[in-house]
Amino acid sequence: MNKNSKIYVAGHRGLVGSAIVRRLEEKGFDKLITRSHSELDLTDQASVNFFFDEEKPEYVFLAAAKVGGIMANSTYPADFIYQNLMIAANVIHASYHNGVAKLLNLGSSCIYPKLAPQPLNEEFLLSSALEPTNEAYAIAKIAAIKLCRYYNEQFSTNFMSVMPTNLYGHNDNFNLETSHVLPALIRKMHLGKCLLEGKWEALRVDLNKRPIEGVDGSNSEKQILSILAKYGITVVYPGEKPTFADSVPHVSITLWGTGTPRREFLHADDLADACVYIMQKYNVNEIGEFLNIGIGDDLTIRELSNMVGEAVGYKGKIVWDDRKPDGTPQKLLDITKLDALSWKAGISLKDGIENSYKWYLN
Ligand SMILES: NC(=O)C1=CN([C@@H]2O[C@H](COP(=O)(O)OP(=O)(O)OC[C@H]3O[C@@H](n4cnc5c(N)ncnc54)[C@H](OP(=O)(O)O)[C@@H]3O)[C@@H](O)[C@H]2O)C=CC1
Ligand SMILES: C[C@H]1O[C@H](OP(=O)(O)OP(=O)(O)OC[C@H]2O[C@@H](n3cnc4c(=O)[nH]c(N)nc43)[C@H](O)[C@@H]2O)[C@@H](O)[C@@H](O)C1=O
Repeated sequence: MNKNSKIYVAGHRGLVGSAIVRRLEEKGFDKLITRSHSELDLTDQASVNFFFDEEKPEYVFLAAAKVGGIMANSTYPADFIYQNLMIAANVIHASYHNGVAKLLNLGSSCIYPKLAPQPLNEEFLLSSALEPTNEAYAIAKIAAIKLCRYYNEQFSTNFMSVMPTNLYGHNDNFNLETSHVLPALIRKMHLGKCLLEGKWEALRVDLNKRPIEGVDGSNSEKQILSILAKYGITVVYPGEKPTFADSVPHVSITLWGTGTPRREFLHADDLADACVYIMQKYNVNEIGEFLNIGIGDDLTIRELSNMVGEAVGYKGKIVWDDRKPDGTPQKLLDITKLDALSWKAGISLKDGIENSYKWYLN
């Protein structure tokens, strides 16, 4: 891949795709091809074929997908399996049909069995049952890995697959119903902090930028508080029931599950650096069927909530709703193969959370 290569980044507006575009531009690759979802629906095969025939990209980063957290995955399984199967099948087949030199397919650590040994080695794929809350999504991701593998075997294509761990960073999804845990913690704690400190102006600015269920900064305090309560962000003012001894607002935010599952978090900018590095330096015969990309350690969701609370400055209460699913108990990736490629993550979780909160506020 050189500076004159035509490079298509599918999903360029998303958390991962936008980070890959930033990294490619930083490294001087300027013949980038991008299409938004509204410009090109990748589940539509005819449109995808027409686009590839027209643009003839030489390199493809496949970072477009229907993505969401544990609640979204368990609520809309048909959307997750159908849309991700179609995106993968259309883009991978069109890449083969148009002679794309190299494709990098983004999978996810959710492809591994629920109770596989930790850390998760690439060999553990399909070794036992998947995590039910995201089985649909995982099967679509596994199918994409196998599409790349069998096109490589039958047609000698060079289609590589990478399996990142949980990601976070700029352009993340902060929708409290469909997001992953880290952006949800940032948002819930930020809104809780505004309530605790009586900063209604800041709260209204937040809601104008990211309305919740149609409620934005122009709504009344009463309307805003009733929506926030629906998402487990509640406040009790002095004099209201239940009464508290001191005369300050009491804020609590509800988080899902027990807080005991462990997760590994990699900043999207690190992932993007790894993706561009691998695309530049390696081919599928050197990385095998797929490659884990992680940071090498994990923490409990409870510990994560403490870290985000520190970064945001949230001093209110946290309530755990164990009626909500925990999902996989742990999914720490084995990054032995990645280490052998001499790539290492550079952004610590502490620094990454701080810079993600700064981005969230700007
Ligand atoms: N976020 C995470 O924690 C992790 C993500 N990954 C993987 O990384 C990849 C990217 O995820 P992420 O960046 O987080 O997701 P995002 O939702 O942030 O970005 C996905 C992008 O794909 C686009 N897209 C979705 N459906 C279509 C479609 N039918 N046609 C065209 N474009 C479409 C979206 O556009 P629009 O929003 O307009 O629909 C969006 O720009 C995925 O393959 C995911 O599995 C892997 C591990 C962890
Ligand atoms: C990347 C990976 O991500 C997904 O799997 P996940 O890691 O289980 O997803 P998650 O980030 O949504 O949850 C992680 C943990 O956090 C807990 N949790 C607490 N409170 C909130 C909360 O407020 N929101 C969310 N989303 N989770 C919460 C939640 O209960 C769970 O125990 C796959 O769907 C799939 O997308 C995939 O590949």
